[in-house]
Amino acid sequence: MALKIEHLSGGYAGTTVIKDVNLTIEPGQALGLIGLNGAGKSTTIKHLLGLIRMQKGTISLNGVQLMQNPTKFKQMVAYIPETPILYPELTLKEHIELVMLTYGLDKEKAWVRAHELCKMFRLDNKLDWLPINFSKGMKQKVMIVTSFLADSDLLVIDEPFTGLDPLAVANFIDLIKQAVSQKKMVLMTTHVLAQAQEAVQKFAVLNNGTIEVEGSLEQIRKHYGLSDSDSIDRLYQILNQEQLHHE
Ligand SMILES: Nc1ncnc2c1ncn2[C@@H]1O[C@H](COP(=O)(O)OP(=O)(O)OP(=O)(O)O)[C@@H](O)[C@H]1O
Repeated sequence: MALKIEHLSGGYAGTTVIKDVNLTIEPGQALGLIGLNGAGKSTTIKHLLGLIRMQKGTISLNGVQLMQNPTKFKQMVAYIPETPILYPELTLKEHIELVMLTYGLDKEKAWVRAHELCKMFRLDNKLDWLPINFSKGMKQKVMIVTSFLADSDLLVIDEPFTGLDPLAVANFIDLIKQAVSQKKMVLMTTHVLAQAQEAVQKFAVLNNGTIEVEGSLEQIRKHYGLSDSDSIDRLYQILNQEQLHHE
């Protein structure tokens, strides 16, 4: 039982962006994938979701290989994209019902959870609203509510904190922690390391398409020679210098 990305190479027609990426997430573990803009974080996620074709390697979740059984694999995954993807003609209530149908959830139990989640994000009186009426942050909250409702084994989250108010960020972090305590797996990409650290035990630094180092934020600090008084965001300056040196 784990997510295993092994020797993954891939990218877009004719170009290799990701090179020999290896990552494992055990049940009850959240991994933060970090790196400069363009390092390949979203590309890794696109591979994980089966949206683009890998060039080499394997991805398996709980023993199910993505390439061999994509339907079964995807049933175990929920995804929160950086930019919310909602159906313009469906209300919040209908989005919730769609998730129940897609993931084969028990409607009665799922509605109890859905109300809980909607209340947490102050959406409980907006069940009949259409996406056009929601602000950017509200749309993001709808994605969070529907993804956590799915109760999947693996939660993939791209830049979770964009556009959320501090209250919603705190609730989101609590939900991730709760999922981890329930032995779920979480993969999140983020630039907001201080906040991510509250929910994530392990980070992996993606640099130029390869994993440069993996470990706790402390171990990553050490790897890049950061002192205790350095802000963790200095990591990005170091990665940038490395990249300039590389080019
Ligand atoms: N659809 C695409 N077609 C071709 N190249 C792409 C495409 N999307 C991304 N790339 C390239 O792949 C590389 C990695 O991009 P990716 O979006 O994975 O980076 P990222 O780490 O997620 O960056 P950010 O922090 O900005 O979201 C970049 O060089 C980018 O130009």
